[in-house]
Amino acid sequence: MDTIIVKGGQKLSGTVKIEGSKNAVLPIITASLLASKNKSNIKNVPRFSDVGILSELLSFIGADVNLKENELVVDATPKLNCNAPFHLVSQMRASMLVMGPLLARYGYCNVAMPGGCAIGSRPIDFHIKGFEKMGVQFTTKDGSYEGRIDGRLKAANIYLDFPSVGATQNLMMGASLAEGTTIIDNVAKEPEIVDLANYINAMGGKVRGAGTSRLKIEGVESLTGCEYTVIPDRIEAGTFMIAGAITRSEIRLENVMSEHLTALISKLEEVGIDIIQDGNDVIVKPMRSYKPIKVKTMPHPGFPTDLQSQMMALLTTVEGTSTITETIFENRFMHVNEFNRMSTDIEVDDNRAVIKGGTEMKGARVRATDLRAAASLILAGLVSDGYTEVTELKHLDRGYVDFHLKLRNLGANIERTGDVSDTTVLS
Ligand SMILES: CC(=O)N[C@H]1[C@@H](OP(=O)(O)OP(=O)(O)OC[C@H]2O[C@@H](n3ccc(=O)[nH]c3=O)[C@H](O)[C@@H]2O)O[C@H](CO)[C@@H](O)[C@@H]1O
Ligand SMILES: C=C(OP(=O)(O)O)C(=O)O
Repeated sequence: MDTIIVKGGQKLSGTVKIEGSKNAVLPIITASLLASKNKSNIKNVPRFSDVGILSELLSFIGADVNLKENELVVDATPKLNCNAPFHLVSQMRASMLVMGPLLARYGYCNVAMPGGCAIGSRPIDFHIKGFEKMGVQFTTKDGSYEGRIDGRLKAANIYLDFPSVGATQNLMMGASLAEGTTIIDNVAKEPEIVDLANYINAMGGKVRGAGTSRLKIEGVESLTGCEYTVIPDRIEAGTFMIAGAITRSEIRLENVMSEHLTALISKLEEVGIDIIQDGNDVIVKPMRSYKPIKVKTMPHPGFPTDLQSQMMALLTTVEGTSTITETIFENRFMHVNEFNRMSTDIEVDDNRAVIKGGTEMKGARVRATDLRAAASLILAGLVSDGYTEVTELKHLDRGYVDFHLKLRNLGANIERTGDVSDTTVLS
């Protein structure tokens, strides 16, 4: 079993380069299925395991997919089979985003139910209701959603009960080839929504209003594959900002769009860390003695749930009482038990965690409970006494490339066992 072992106590310095965004590239890859003419050439593609699984799904569906270094070429012009089976969909939620493109191009899809996962039940009722408004009839059979419509999807006025990122993306993709103009209200405003809209527009689509609460999508007859560069990963950037902050170290991050991270930057400043913009780079500069704060996760531009556990790692090192309220997912505090194995003092009451910080953390054997928890436990290990061993690294690999190597380049005392290219023994 792969394990990351960290010996705490090392300061960091130097520069780390941020990858392309996982949450932008996944919908963009599925949107490449919309192109009935030409290949799509997607650049700045991070080599996360999720990208590999989604590429496998697209191949299964009948597209020609070729990933070389950080460039993914998708040819979706051959006839697609419209089936997304459980063994692929169950490995990652974003894979059910093939629903919109398949319904839009073929009026049919058979997509396995993604099911719940560790952080919450994560239903897809908003996606289904939206497509039903566009004329699709669904049946559920053998654990799959089978959707059908005669002819093209029909434009509709849709309201989302919650600004769901995935529902906004799925419906936006469907509407881009629908008959007429679709309005979707209370949509998600995340930067990854804007990136998807830009990509669809680069293919010849007519999506307006991305980044606001209302999308207006004029359906076009067909879309054409094009070249597109994915935005940098704001969550990886945020994770490394917190790596600098937690170790009280000045580090530089390359390839960051700090305008995507205003909530985190504001909260880091409140704690006592300056984030300085330098072109496309940012410098993380711990300034003062740190202060405890209150954090509440919210849809963008609020504080992102995907940085909640990393922020918790930082706040365990800040003397005084901090609180974190999680409002997006109903079960996203599983990392608390793992942190507490490292002698932190965190109590959870419903969706609120109370962190009594500043006590000495001790290295321990801990289990990554989800993707961001994996990164957070490693961050905590950087400042704990002795050795921290983090297992279940399949979660980490979904959304970070060479996380331990990037930290080691910054000076961390860290290794990954089970990795043949990395046999250093910590001393
Ligand atoms: C691949 C990707 O981009 N994943 C991100 C995406 O996930 P994802 O798109 O799954 O997240 P959503 O925004 O859809 O989910 C937010 C909340 O809405 C609920 N909901 C959602 C859809 C639905 O039909 N019904 C429903 O009740 C979910 O259970 C959850 O409680 O946004 C999340 C919230 O920022 C991030 O944490 C994930 O990293
Ligand atoms: C929850 C996340 O991703 P996903 O929606 O792919 O599970 C995440 O990136 O932290």
